[in-house]
Amino acid sequence: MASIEEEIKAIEDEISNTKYNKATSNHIGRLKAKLAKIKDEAVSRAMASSGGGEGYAVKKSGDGTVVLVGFPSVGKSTLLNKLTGTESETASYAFTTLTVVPGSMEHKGANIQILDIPGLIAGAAMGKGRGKEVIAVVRSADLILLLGDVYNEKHINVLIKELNDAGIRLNKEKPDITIKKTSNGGIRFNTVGRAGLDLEEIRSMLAENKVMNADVLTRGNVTQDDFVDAMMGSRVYIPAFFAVNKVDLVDEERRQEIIGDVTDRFGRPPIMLSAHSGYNIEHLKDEIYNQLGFIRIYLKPVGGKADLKEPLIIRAPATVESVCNKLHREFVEKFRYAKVWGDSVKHDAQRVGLNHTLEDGDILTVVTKA
Ligand SMILES: Nc1nc2c(ncn2[C@@H]2O[C@H](COP(=O)(O)OP(=O)(O)OP(=O)(O)O)[C@@H](O)[C@H]2O)c(=O)[nH]1
Ligand SMILES: [K+]
Ligand SMILES: [Mg+2]
Repeated sequence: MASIEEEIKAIEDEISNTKYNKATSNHIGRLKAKLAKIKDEAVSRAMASSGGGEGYAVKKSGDGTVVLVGFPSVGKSTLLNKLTGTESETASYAFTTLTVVPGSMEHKGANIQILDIPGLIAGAAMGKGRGKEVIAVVRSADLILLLGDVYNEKHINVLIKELNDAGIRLNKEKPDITIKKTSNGGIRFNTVGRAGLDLEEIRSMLAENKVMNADVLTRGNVTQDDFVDAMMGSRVYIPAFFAVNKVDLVDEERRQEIIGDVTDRFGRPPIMLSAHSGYNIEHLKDEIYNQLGFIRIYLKPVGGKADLKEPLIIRAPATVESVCNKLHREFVEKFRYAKVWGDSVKHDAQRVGLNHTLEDGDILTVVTKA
C-alpha cells in the first residue's frame, strides 16, 4: 500500500497535470477535496502523536498580538528584545528558544503584544521540531511577522507551505461561504453576485466528503480551494508580512538580490532589518502598527468634554460593542444607547446601538442605565 506521503504526492501530481476546464472541473474539485481530507487527517494524527503535550498557554493581551515566525536562528529573540526590551535568550545555535516568550511594545499609543516562539522547520505542520506548539500559537495571531535572514530568504516558500498545511491562510479574506447540512433535498446552491463555481463542482466536492444534502450559499467569486477550505473548516485567515534580518552582514548588491527574491516568492517586498544595529527598526514598528489596522476612538463622558489627548486604540472593524467590551463589561450589560460624532455617522451626536461600526477619529459617548 502507498504511504500517505505517496498518496498525497500522486493526487497533487494529478491535479497539476490536469488542465482546468468545463470538462475536468468536477474531477479536479473532487481531487482537491480528497487531498484536503487526507492532509488534514495526516496532520491531526501527527499532531496527536507528537510530543509536547499541552502546548503553550499564552494569554493574549494588549491591543493586538504579533507572532514572530521563522527558521531557527534568524534572530527572532534578538528582534523581540530590540522591540520590547524583553530578555529572551539568544545564541548562535538552533532552538535556543523552547517556549513562547511574550513582550510588549508601546507604539503611537497602542500597546502591542509580541510573541517570540521556537524556530519553525520543514514538517512543522506535521509536528516536527516544536511544530505542534508553534502552530497553535501562530493560529492565534492577529498578525504574523515572517522573519528570515540574509542567508535563507529562498526558504520563505517552506514557511508558507508549512503554515498553509496547518490551515493558516495568509493575507486573504475569509471567503463568504455557508454550508448548512440538511437531511434531504440534495445540494441546493444559491449565490450572491457572480459565482466562481457551479452546482456540479460543488456537488462533487461535497460528495467526496459524503455530504449529499446541504444548502450552500456563496457571496462573490469563490474558488474550488476556497470551497474546500470552508468545507473542511478550522482554517484561519491572518495578515502577514516578511522581514529579512542581519542585513548588516551583506553588501548592497546582495540586499537588492534578496529584495527581488522575496518579492517574486511572496508578492511584496520585505522589510530589510538589522536587529543588532537597529537598522529599520522604527520602520518595522510603523509597519506593525499599520498592518494591525488600528483606529482611534475619543471618549466623551455624558455631559463632559471629549478626551482628545488619549484616544482608545482598537483594531478595525470596531463596533460600539467592541469598544464597550474594552472599557468595562458593565458598559455592555447596562448599555442604553451611544452617541457618535465623526465619519461613521450622518450627523453629529447621532444615536447608535451596540452593533454600529465606528471609524478612525470618531468621538463616542456611551449612555448606560443607572
Ligand atoms: N549579524 C547579526 N547577527 C544577528 C542579528 N540578529 C541576531 N543575530 C545573531 O543571530 C543568532 C541567532 O539569534 P537568535 O535571536 O537567538 O535567533 P532566534 O531566531 O531566536 O533563534 P531560535 O530561538 O534558536 O530559533 C545570534 O547569534 C544573534 O546574535 C543581526 O541583526 N545581525
Ligand atoms: K538561536
Ligand atoms: Mg529564539
